[in-house]
Amino acid sequence: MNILDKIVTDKRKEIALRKSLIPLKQLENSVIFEKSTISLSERLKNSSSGIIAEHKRRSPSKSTINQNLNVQDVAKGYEDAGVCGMSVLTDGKYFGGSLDDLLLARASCNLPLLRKEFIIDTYQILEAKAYGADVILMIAAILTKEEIKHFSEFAKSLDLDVLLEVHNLEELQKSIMPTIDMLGVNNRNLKTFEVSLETSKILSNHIPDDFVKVSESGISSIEAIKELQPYGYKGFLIGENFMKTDNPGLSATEFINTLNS
Ligand SMILES: O=P(O)(O)OC[C@@H](O)[C@@H](O)c1c[nH]c2ccccc12
Repeated sequence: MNILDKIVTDKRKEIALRKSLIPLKQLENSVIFEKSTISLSERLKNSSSGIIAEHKRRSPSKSTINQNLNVQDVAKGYEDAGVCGMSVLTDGKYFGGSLDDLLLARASCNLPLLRKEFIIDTYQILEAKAYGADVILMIAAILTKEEIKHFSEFAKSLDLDVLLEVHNLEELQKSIMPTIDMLGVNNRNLKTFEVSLETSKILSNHIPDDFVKVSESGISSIEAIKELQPYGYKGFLIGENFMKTDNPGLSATEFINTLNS
């Protein structure tokens, strides 16, 4: 079993447990559920830098990145830096995140928030909304075309933006549908952890122009962004490069200032 299969197997058990503890109605009745959402895709269209900065304590590929930060400070720091949006990992077992991280980020900033999760059930989309997310991630590698359609329609009915992540042409081809707002190309292969910016370059001309293109993972320099912009990318998802420092907000500020100068 590859790591992605393991994560999904664990996720199914986790969702069953969560459903038994917190009924759907309780999610729908949460205070935040009624809050209007902020569109990340609209922000990216109008931004020159396009940075989406991530909160990630650890990952299966890197183990510990940073366990000493609090998510509120990180969220405020990213907002001050002028990022377009923040991604919050909510998987506990493999990434050390939680839905509480999402809630705390929501309480600390007004950025569009992406729930970074392995979504395989509509219940998780309701959770995203109830804990303050504006955007959900969907990973094509773990979903059928029918699921992508059903989940993205459901997300749109809740006014959430959808970022659909692909890693190859086959995944991309089953994901082109009008309920997807942003197409993300993950430069990291989630099965082998290999990282290459070439993945974004190769797939870019297969993505129709009406989707906002986002390049994800392994971006650690201004040069990487300048290299990807000519391929039509408007969004750049950066985690480790900021999170490995003592002050991710400050790192993001310096990064964006250099990018814009
Ligand atoms: O830390 P990086 O290499 O900058 O990557 C960030 C983000 O792209 C990565 O965390 C990610 C992209 N897609 C995912 C899906 C699940 C978990 C994590 C991810």
